[in-house]
Amino acid sequence: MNAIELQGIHVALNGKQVLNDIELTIKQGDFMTFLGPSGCGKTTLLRTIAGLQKADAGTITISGREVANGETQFHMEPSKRRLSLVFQSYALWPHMTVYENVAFGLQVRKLAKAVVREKVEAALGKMRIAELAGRYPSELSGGQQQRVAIARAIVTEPDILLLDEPLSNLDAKLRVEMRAELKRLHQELNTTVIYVTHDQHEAMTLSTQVAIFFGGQIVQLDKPRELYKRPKTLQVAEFIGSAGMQMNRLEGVMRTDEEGLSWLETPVVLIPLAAGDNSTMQDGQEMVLTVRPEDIRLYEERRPGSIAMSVSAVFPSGAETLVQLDAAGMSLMARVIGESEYEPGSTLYAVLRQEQMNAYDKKTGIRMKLQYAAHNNEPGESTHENRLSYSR
Ligand SMILES: Nc1ncnc2c1ncn2[C@@H]1O[C@H](COP(=O)(O)OP(=O)(O)OP(=O)(O)O)[C@@H](O)[C@H]1O
Repeated sequence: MNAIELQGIHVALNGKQVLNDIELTIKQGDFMTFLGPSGCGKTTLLRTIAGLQKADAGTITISGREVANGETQFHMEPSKRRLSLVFQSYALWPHMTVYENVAFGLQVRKLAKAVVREKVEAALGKMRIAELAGRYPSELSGGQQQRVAIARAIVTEPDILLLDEPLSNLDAKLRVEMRAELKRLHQELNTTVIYVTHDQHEAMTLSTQVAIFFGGQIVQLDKPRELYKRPKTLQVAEFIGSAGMQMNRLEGVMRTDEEGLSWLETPVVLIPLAAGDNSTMQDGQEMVLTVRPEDIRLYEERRPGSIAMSVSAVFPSGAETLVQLDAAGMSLMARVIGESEYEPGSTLYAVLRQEQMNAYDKKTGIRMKLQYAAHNNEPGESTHENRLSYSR
């Protein structure tokens, strides 16, 4: 059974359309992340699922039960939806100890004292904070408070755990630590999680599925790896490519020669396309090619299909080195494993792995399906295939 189904969800706030026709299915056990820039509607959708916000149109089904229906104005109250919500601010009761904070949700359900104790101890154990039971929130660090907030959310054994930017108030070290904790917790509990963030790294490392939001709509729903490798639009590619996950962008034009062969032409490289394919593209069509730094191979000697580039800067960072290269006024960033001896000013030969590149129509930003004439530019491959791709 699906954990959550959203159909045709529309929400307007103060006359402004904030969510627009959201369709989404979340499977039981998924770690679903809502990712997108600030103000794109992630929190509003989370609040709508939780029942804190009414949908103007559409239906929400949780574990097979309809909990909201815009048409019939049905709106099940949040406490009956069998879900728990953890906010960015931990919202702990300051006058209660950790134990009392976590126990509160069970006590209002009038569970027997012994049962409450057993459940609270189990939740504190899962969050590895059993020894903090007697402390007050003011005596805890930010990370510890967040653990208490999550313990309070899981103690009621909800079907679904909703987390709204839960790590954003923590410092970088704690964030990494809590990220690992959340991953462990998800695997241990096998609860369905919906997680809101605008941090790409968090989304990539935690999720089984990611929904990318822009302007109140979901523009791509995918596994993290697919999202990283095949962004559907230039906007998604650029969003995923920001924040340290660099992505190279090459502007180009589609060309067809007298023999009917097609090419993508950029200032630094010509990429041959298989004849008969790419029929939707036209001669002169403006394209944007994207390639990740790790999909650029560097050699000290010319190779078939390589581009001669000069090293403009080298950024060592321990496990890897980023090498910035220039040719014909275009700059590319390549990533090499480990340390490198490359010197600024020297010439290197870059091979772009074509099968890992994406091409977008510059006007619409939509990804184009390309079939490359030379599919493999790996070193050591047949020069016959590679000879088609060359630097200018
Ligand atoms: N009560 C409200 N009245 C009017 N507009 C609102 C209200 N709450 C939110 N909005 C607007 O709705 C849009 C979506 O807000 P929402 O908080 O869902 O975005 P978000 O993607 O979660 O952003 P963030 O990452 O900054 O939290 C924003 O443009 C916001 O200004």
